[in-house]
Amino acid sequence: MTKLSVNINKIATLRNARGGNVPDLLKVAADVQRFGAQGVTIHPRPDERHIRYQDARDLVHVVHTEYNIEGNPMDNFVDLVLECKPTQVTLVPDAVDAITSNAGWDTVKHQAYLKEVIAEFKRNGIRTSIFVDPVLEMVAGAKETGTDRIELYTEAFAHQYGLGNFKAIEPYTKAAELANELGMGINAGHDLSLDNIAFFKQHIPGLLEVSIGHALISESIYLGLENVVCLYNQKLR
Ligand SMILES: CC(=O)[C@@H](O)[C@H](O)COP(=O)(O)O
Ligand SMILES: NCC(=O)COP(=O)(O)O
Repeated sequence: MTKLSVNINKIATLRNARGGNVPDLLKVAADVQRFGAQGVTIHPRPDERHIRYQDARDLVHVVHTEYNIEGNPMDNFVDLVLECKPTQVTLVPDAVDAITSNAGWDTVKHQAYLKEVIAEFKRNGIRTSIFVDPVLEMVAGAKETGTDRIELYTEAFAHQYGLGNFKAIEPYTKAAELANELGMGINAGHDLSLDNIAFFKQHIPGLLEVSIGHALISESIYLGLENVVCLYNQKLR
């Protein structure tokens, strides 16, 4: 079975738009677990435009499933993760001002650096995953870093699948086969959705976890709107 970790960044984006505590991030984290999610993912960014560092600390007391913190391992991020001790840290090579994640690690060029930070997290009992493109050389390089898992960066697949190009799954299947052979666990994420997730899972042997945020929160709005509009109309009769 593949675990679903719900990325709640977008709930924080909405909350921050008004400066109060609506929607309540901690309540949403509790609710998604109550509804069956097997994990909660956050990706605090240096500008704290959605998840704040304090949110990461507060969530420690609410996430009783798998807690996954993603980010670029700059000094304050490393300190935050060591303080929160989540189930898993996912390292992502984001530029400080990136709108969203847009590339996996070059695991050859940054191998020594990744080895060092991964060792530090593992010493502290935190499972590690690193964000990679579905490129065999990068998967092989990931193995050398000592990481427990890789997270396949699925934006290219999701985009091509939406255009009807189902062959876009092929590099992902090959990357997964190599990761399995090398004994690394496989996670995946970015732009996965209700439209593409079943096809993706079917073609990825040993897929342990997907983290989904942007589409899942958007779909929750689409699928919930009718109910909420009806509830308002009832009150306005
Ligand atoms: C690593 C990854 O693909 C996701 O964490 C994604 O970057 C979500 O971050 P944003 O919500 O800031 O777009
Ligand atoms: N690791 C990917 C993630 O957490 C969510 O990405 P997205 O679904 O918001 O694109």
